[in-house]
Amino acid sequence: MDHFNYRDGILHVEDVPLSAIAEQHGTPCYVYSRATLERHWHAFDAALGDCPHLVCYAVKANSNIAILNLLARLGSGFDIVSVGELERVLAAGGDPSRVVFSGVGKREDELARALDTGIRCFNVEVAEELDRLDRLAGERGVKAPVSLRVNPDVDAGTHPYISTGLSENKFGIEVEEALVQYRRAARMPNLEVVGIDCHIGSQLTSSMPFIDALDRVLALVARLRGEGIAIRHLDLGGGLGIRYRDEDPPHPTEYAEQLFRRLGRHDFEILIEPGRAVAGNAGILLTRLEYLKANQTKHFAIVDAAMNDLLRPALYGAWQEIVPVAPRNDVESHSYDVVGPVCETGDFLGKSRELRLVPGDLLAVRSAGAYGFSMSSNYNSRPRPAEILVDGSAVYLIRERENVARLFAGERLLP
Ligand SMILES: Cc1ncc(COP(=O)(O)O)c(C=O)c1O
Ligand SMILES: N[C@@H](CCCC[NH3+])C(=O)O
Repeated sequence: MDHFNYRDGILHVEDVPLSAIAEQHGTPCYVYSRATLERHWHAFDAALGDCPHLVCYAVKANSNIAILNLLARLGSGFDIVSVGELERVLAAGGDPSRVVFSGVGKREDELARALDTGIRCFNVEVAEELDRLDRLAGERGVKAPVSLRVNPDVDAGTHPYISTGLSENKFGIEVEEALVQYRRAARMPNLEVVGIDCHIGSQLTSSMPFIDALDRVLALVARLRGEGIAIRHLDLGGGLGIRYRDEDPPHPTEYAEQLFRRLGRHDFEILIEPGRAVAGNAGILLTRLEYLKANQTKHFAIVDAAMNDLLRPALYGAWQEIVPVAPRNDVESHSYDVVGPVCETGDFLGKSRELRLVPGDLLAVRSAGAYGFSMSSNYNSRPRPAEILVDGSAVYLIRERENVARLFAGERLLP
């Protein structure tokens, strides 16, 4: 069931018309559906069924603490990539023993804080990270749980900026080198090898690359186990895509079935790290049309949201659907470039969109729940927008729109 529907000619999120949200909270703002978020998380949890597993939501996709808290209440684990994300998870009531820590550049203070909170696993991506962790764990008299993130060199078939599993990408450790590093890790006194990890990219729309990567990881696991190195959990990363336009990615159930078919009888605990597939289609960016403008070649719809609020179109040329909150028939339709107020030619939310518009109209940019607010910035000294969560007919302000004066709060004049 879709929780983003037209009723009486107005786009609703669950039981709330977006026009009411704009009236109460202003625009631009992000609006999320609790029911959709929870349904998406449950889809992954259910897909892994009876097999021991942990769904570690990738915090980077949407890190609002109200959202992390809802997922924590469902029993979610979390995939983090910085101490900032760790603090968010803790502030949201997440359980550190369900946290895995990914990333190629973990600083010493970040590793230390994660060790002190007792996270579930460090997904190590650089050989020297093992030495740092071993030393820090030794200083604390604890053992650091580690898995190595393997770079299986498979083509995820996604946008080059979000592919992570090719040897030309900075992520993970190549298979042969991983074997060497696992041997080293197994000998370090303050490390405990607990698993293996792999994440090949984001917005994957077919299962094949996941299966190819799994094959390579399993071949490595067999060699490691042959040497007596225990691999108890398999972390398959995130990356399952969503429908933005006409993509047809596998449902979590189908994805899991294919993985299990390949795994056969096994004794692993399975970890997965979905981000986009949980949050992406659970949110929209709500924006108001300020001006219409036309020249010899183009019609522009200038809205109050911009690339600082939603970067994906500018950064990846990503296509996200833009729909009117209250569709109208009383004006001519034009093919509009929907653009924001930021001083960059790349500041667009959509190009060549056939729309009927009058200034003041509200538009919703769909599929904006993941990598929307979390990638937003203050470029052009624009305050970041409010975030709102709808639960049935209840509307919660889960992050206030930023106050302009606070944008330069930490800055200092010279004496
Ligand atoms: C290590 C890791 N895990 C999980 C994710 C989440 O990916 P996605 O949002 O595509 O599910 C990412 C981002 O690509 C990642 O880098
Ligand atoms: N930010 C990207 C995905 C990157 C995934 C993180 N490794 C996007 O919006 O598509």
